[in-house]
Amino acid sequence: MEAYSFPSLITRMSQHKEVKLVTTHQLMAMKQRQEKISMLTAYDFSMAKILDGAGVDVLLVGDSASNVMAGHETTLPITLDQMIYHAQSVVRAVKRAFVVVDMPFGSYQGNSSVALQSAIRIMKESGGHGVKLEGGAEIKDSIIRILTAGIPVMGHLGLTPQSIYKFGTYTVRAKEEAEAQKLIEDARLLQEIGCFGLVLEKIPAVLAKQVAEELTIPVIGIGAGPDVDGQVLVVHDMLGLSKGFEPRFLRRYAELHDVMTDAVSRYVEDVKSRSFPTKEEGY
Ligand SMILES: Nc1nc(=O)c2c([nH]1)NC[C@@H]1CN(c3ccc(C(=O)N[C@@H](CCC(=O)O)C(=O)O)cc3)CN21
Ligand SMILES: CC(C)C(=O)C(=O)O
Repeated sequence: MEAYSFPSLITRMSQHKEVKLVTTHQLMAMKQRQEKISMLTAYDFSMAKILDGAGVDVLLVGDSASNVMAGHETTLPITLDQMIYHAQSVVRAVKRAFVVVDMPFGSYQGNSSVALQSAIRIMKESGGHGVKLEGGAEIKDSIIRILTAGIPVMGHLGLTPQSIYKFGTYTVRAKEEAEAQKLIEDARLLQEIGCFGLVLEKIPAVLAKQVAEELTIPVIGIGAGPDVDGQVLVVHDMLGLSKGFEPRFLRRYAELHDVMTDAVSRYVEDVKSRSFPTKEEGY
């Protein structure tokens, strides 16, 4: 037995079983053996515990927290401090999953020194395992600088919600040849500079397939068709908690909005009618 070791970086004891932690190396190996990667967003401790326990490979502390958690119209207003708070809560719950934290709008664009500072704050203060940034060639210097600090970086191309005011809509991206060509070149660049993975959002399935086949790093799709290395969804969407958001790429696995509305209405009724609590439910 060694006097000192770092076992928690590779495995962790969980309910008397040794659990192998998901790493960037493992994600790469999953692509090589054609095992699809499952990824969902998580923003809080209780939800992250359920997702990790159910076997989700990658948890994304998405800046969609701006919409889903804070109720903003876009992802632009969420701050670095708020992202770190969400990430801390998620990391505390995780026993196995790889935790990727979105770098929020304004924390990395146009200044690689600011980008590095922001990424270091995320890693140091949240305990997350890597960061995700939106964009290609435009943010090359920021990504390289972050990577030189030993921080794993995931790219994000296609529909990039932090640029919503540049595009004006959430329609499918890279349908035109020129935009598709730029996306392919950006994907190559992201792999070449050392990103460990790439998210492709709302682009034609044939284009996503082509990128996933060419790249050796895992490509995770959302609205990018079946021929990529894994899938990601916003957890509130797939659980049916975000009523009214119904893009074609979304599959709902539960209708928790209805389940919760029913439970809460019955509680309200019981309180009003004095049937809760009973004598037995008191002291
Ligand atoms: N709840 C939630 N789910 C998400 O997937 C998500 C967020 N929030 N916030 C940040 C980004 C924004 N994303 C989006 C937003 C809209 C569409 C979309 O398809 N919207 C319309 C169509 C818009 C159009 O064609 O003009 C739809 O069909 O609902 C897709 C992804 C993905 N992300
Ligand atoms: C939709 C996913 C990929 C995302 O970036 C987010 O949740 O912020």
